[in-house]
Amino acid sequence: MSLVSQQLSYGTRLKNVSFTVPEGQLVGIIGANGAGKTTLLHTLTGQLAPSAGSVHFAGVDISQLEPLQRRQLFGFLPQNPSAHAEVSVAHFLQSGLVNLPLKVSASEELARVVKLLQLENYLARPFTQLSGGEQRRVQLARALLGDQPWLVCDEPTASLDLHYQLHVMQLLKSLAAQGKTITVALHDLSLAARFCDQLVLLRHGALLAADQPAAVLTDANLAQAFGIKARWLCTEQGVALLPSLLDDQD
Ligand SMILES: Nc1ncnc2c1ncn2[C@@H]1O[C@H](COP(=O)(O)OP(=O)(O)OP(=O)(O)O)[C@@H](O)[C@H]1O
Repeated sequence: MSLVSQQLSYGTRLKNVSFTVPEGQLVGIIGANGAGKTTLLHTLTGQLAPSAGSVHFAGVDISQLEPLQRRQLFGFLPQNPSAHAEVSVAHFLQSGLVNLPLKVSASEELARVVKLLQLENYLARPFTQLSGGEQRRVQLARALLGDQPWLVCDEPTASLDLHYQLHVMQLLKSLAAQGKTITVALHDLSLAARFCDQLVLLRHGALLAADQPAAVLTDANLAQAFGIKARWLCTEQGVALLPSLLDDQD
């Protein structure tokens, strides 16, 4: 099984983006603001109809799937989910179970995602009264309901503190190791370098590079895509990037 994007375009916002993701990989979509990360995730998943090209998951053309079939193929965490009414976290999660064929009972599935995102103490609280980071964890838990083979997340670590940034990235990495294919838009290049198997780097809607992190985060690509230079910290825990603006003298 693999995710294959061939010559994928969406108007002028995405231009001939092609890459392949083997099953069970955590793939980071990176690029500057406006580079096309969200557009790519929406086009990959069939939420935007491409103006050219195609996307295949496990050999199936995404454009041929009915909405219900797509729902059963992937979980999706949007960048800016719409505001929710004053429902409890438990109710909000339960509403995410609609149209999902479950391998276990609904209550077991809810308990699984609650445990994964450590939400046990939030279930009775109104969703809208949670902090931004708490809401993000609940939204990710909802995207994980159904345990579909493909998970698509638009900036899952946005609003999260350092503890939960690492918790979420480790969780995504472990889910990928269990066989889930995961595509995730990220701004934090240190997290992307440390946790992702592959990176897809976009610039002005076009593909600049798609490869393992060390091959993508080169000096030339960082300068071209982000207007930055970087020094690298390499430790036993992994790598981290110390960025500075191109014209800084440090
Ligand atoms: N609904 C829209 N109509 C027209 N242009 C849009 C629309 N949404 C986004 N764009 C434009 O498409 C381009 C890509 O936007 P996109 O949201 O995919 O970028 P992104 O890489 O996800 O950015 P960010 O890091 O800021 O979230 C941008 O130039 C943006 O202004």
